Amino acid sequence: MAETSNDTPWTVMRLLEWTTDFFRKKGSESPRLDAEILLAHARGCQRIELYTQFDQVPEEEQRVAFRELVRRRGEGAPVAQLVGYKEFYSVSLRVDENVLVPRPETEHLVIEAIDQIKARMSDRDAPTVLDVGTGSGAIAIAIAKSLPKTIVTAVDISLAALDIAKWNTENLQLSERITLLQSDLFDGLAPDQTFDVICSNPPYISQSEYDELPTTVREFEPKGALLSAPDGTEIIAKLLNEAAGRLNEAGQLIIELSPMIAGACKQLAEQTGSYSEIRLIKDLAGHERILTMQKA
Ligand SMILES: C[S@@+](CC[C@H](N)C(=O)[O-])C[C@H]1O[C@@H](n2cnc3c(N)ncnc32)[C@H](O)[C@@H]1O
Repeated sequence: MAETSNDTPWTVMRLLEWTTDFFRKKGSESPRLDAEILLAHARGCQRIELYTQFDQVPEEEQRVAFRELVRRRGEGAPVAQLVGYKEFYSVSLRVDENVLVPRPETEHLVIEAIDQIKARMSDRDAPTVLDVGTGSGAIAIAIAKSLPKTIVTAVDISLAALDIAKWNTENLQLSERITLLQSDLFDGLAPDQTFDVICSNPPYISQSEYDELPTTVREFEPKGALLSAPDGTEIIAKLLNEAAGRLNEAGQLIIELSPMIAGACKQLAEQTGSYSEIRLIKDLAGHERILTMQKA
């Protein structure tokens, strides 16, 4: 997109082709998609609309904005942070540098939670759900939106993350059904508060895995959302030990984890002696991604 090139106009098509190539060389896993999302953002249109605009030449103001976005993406900034939102489970969530960008893998956890609530709790007036480490509010919001009878509590240790979760719950008119609370795991809850379902996508990256993460994750997403040092299992172990005391009878615990530690975490769950029906569930790529169990 250098301004020194020949007289060929910088149409939408040409901008997309140049930028896709640039992002590919920079190591993006989705160079064309990144280019389209950023150009649509700079033009203030939907991505799909670009397909009817290939021959148009964006105004100078739009090209300046696009160039800046491309520069920052080239330095590793996640696309979701650059445009300020991420689609997750059919909702658009605000994100910034204080929250993990919600991942497609986490939609599996949401699906599992919804399935379990529908299958086991259809007789309840208002099933109670706790989301531990809510970040942007992704899991809490997806469940509350899909199951209007649920009453959801969402906690996070990070106040900055809770600010984003608050914005998202208000924006989606869910603040009356989702209570947000700063808490180190369960410490901030009332001593006698228990739930039918506890969900969590906790930090589970080991120190060695963290050191190998791509720049776009390591330098731009919050370390406290990713790292559980040294082994990746530490926070999950604590969660497993404490969650049983926070579950109602036959309550369900559903945890997202890395396939690298799936076996170890299943063993930890078994060792607590507090759970039955301990199962690992694979994601679409065939990786063990979700650990689920019932309070014994
Ligand atoms: C992997 S992110 C998940 C965010 C969001 N639930 C999602 O799936 O997109 C983990 C979150 O847990 C929070 N967290 C880390 N340690 C915690 C703790 N001890 N207690 C509560 N939350 C914690 C982080 O601040 C971060 O928001």
